[in-house]
Amino acid sequence: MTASVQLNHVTLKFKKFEALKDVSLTLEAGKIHGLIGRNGAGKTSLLSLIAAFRQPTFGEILIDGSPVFENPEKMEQVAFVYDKDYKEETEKAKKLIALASHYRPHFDMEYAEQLIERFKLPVNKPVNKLSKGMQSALNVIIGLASRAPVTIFDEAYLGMDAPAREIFYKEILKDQEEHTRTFILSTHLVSEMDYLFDHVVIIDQGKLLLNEPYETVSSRGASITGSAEQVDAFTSDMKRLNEQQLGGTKSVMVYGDLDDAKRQEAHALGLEIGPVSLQDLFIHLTEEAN
Ligand SMILES: Nc1ncnc2c1ncn2[C@@H]1O[C@H](COP(=O)(O)OP(=O)(O)OP(=O)(O)O)[C@@H](O)[C@H]1O
Repeated sequence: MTASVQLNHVTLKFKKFEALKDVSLTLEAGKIHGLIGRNGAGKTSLLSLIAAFRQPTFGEILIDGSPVFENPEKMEQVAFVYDKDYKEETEKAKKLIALASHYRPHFDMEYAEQLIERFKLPVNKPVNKLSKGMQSALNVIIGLASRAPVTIFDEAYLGMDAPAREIFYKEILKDQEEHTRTFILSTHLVSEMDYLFDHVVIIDQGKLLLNEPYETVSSRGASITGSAEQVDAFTSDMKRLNEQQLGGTKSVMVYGDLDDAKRQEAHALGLEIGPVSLQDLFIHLTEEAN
C-alpha cells in the first residue's frame, strides 16, 4: 500500500513567524524521499503537517487527492516517527508495540518480531529505562512494522549507533521491495543515507529550494577542474556554487545541465568533469541561498 502526498501553497505561521512559506510539492507514491535542510529550515514543521498533527495557516495537504487534516481515513495512512520523549513512559516496549498494532491497520506483528530480534530490543523493560539508542530502535520497529502507505521518519534514528542504523537502512530497502510505500526520511546524515533516496527535497528557511529525482540531482552537480582561465570561461554561464584554486589549477562546483555537447567541449579543452556528493551540493546550495 502506498499513497501520494501533495502540498498546495502551504504556509505555516507561528504568530508572525513564517516557518513554511508557500510550499507546493508532490511526493510520488512508492518512492523514498530524502528531506534535507539546515537546522530550523522547517523540516519537522512540514512533516507534522503531512501527519495532520497541525493545520496549515494557508494551503492544503492531500493524501491520494483528499485533504488529510481532520480526516481519520487519510490520517491512519500516515505514520509519523520522530524522536519522542519517553521520560514518563513506564510501560514495557512490548506493550507499546502491541498498542501500535491495534491502531495501525497494516501493522504486521510477525515482521515486528523479526525486527525486535534484529535490533535486540529488550521488550520487557519499561521504555523509560531503555537506552536512547534502544528507544530509537523501538520507534523504528513501530514505524517499519506499521507498513503505513506514507511512512515518515523525522530524525528518528538519533542515538542509534552505526551498526543499528545500517540495519535500519537495509530493512527499508528490503521491505520496500515487497511492501512498497511512500517514505519520507528527514536527516542530517546526508552522506550516510543518500543511497536510499529516489527523490531529494531540500528546504531552506521555510522555502522549497530543490525537488528533484536523486539521479537528476547527481547528474546536474559536477566539479570542473583545469586551468583557471579555461575553467572560468567554461563555467561563466553556469550556476557556480563553490571554487577552489591551487596555483594555476582551479576547481569549480557547478549545478546545471551538462549535456553531451558541453561535456565534449570540456573534454576538448582538457577539463576534467567529476562528480559532487549530495552532501556537498546541499552545503553549497543552501549557502548560496543565504
Ligand atoms: N511551536 C513553535 N512555536 C514557534 N516557533 C516554532 C515552533 N515550532 C517550530 N518553530 C520554528 O519554526 C522554524 C522551523 O522549525 P522546524 O523544527 O520545523 O525546523 P527543522 O528543519 O526540523 O530543524 P532541525 O533540523 O533543527 O530539527 C524554526 O525557526 C523554529 O524555531
